[in-house]
Amino acid sequence: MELVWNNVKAVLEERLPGHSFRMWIEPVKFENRSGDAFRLSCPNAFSKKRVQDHYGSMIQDEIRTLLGSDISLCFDVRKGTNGASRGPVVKKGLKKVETQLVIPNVANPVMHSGRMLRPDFTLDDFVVSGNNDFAYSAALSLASSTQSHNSSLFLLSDTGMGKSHLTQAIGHHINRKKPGERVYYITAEDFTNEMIGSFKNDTAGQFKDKYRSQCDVLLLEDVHFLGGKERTQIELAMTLDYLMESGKKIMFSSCYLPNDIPKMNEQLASRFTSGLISPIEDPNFRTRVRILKKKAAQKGHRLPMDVIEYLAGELTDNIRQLESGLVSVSAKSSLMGVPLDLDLAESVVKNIATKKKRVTIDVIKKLVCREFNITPVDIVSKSRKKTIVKPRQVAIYLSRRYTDQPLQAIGKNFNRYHATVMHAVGTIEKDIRQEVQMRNQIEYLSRKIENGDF
Ligand SMILES: Nc1ncnc2c1ncn2[C@@H]1O[C@H](COP(=O)(O)OP(=O)(O)OP(=O)(O)O)[C@@H](O)[C@H]1O
Repeated sequence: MELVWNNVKAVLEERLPGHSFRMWIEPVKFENRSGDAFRLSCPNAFSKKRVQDHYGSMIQDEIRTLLGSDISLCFDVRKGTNGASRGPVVKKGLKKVETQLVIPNVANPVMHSGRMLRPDFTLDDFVVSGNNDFAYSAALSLASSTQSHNSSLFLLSDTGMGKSHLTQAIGHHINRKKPGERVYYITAEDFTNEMIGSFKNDTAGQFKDKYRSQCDVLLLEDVHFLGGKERTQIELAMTLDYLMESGKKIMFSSCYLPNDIPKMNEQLASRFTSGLISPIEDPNFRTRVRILKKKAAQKGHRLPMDVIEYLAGELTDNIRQLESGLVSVSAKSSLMGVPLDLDLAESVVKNIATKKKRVTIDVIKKLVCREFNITPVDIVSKSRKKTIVKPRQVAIYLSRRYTDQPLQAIGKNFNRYHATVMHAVGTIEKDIRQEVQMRNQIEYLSRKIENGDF
């Protein structure tokens, strides 16, 4: 049954925005199945509620599809995890300023300041090819550099292309080669939460000191998150000045070039670009084949070459999608006791490709307009009429749930600030919990999106 859960996770990873998956679904573990009860556990009560309310029906549907029978889904709070998971830390981070963040489902993680480095995100496990060899060399050269200036690197790529893998691999590499160096691995969201928390708790001095004087290598991910966060931008710019002036090493990652991040102040953007900027491009077919072979070998999956080549030919969106295909074919083959062949791979690919490819904010807008009988002009207008506001909030909520777009991009699409997007998402989440009608409407629309029926 654990395989079922792994397979469901692979599907959700494909379907949910990366940050939502990592924050909420990744820490969930399979516990047991007894009768029709399928039991999962979350690291604490907060994440249990969130996963149950927000993703429960999606998880249930996937398990039902895989098993071909109805189940009743139960969530528990895992014993002994003590709430130290990523999910709730983001919300409760205001109080937990100096705590270590833990990725709960990773075996033998290495302790660091900030987040844990995933043990499988190493240089050995990173396939170097034409699409990323410049980024790889630049990262390695930064890691080994003894230069006292210009020691920063900005990794740029679409989602799922290996930024986190390469960044964390550099963290491992430095830890192994230079154990004395203090490596901080965090996301821009962590930095923001920690800063806000420190101001609230009167520990701003400690916070500043920690990043300015106690860090030798700063690995800062997802810097596009900082768009619109003026106070954090100013603080980070000052921190970077301290680090750069004292020749510390800094790696940034983002899906956007600094100057393309909405509401990013010029001072910070110029610090991001003061060193090397290195894109990671789409991998070509041969590289996708190499990655699949490597991942299959690591996970102990035996895939025939024609299946590998078929997956590599079809799953071209990003490497995360490729991995999802690999996990799905292996899980389906062993669960259903069928050979791991091209027929099986075709059924898996059909599922992944239709679910992912065509869902864009535009598609969601059109679907919502049609279902609520409003016009595409209404949905982006300034109108405060309830008959317009609700569908707009629904469309924003669905865009957040089904696309990888950041808040700013969603806001732009609806002529709104990202704070309005957050408000809309929160409102609909609350409505789903409290109103049967809204729950049904969202389920209906979600099903349409998931089935490509729009
Ligand atoms: N060159 C590579 N070799 C092996 N695995 C890779 C490579 N590039 C990416 N992957 C794998 O693809 C998956 C997604 O990579 P990663 O999380 O690093 O993407 P990302 O660019 O940081 O995405 P996001 O912007 O959504 O955070 C990971 O499991 C990673 O191991």
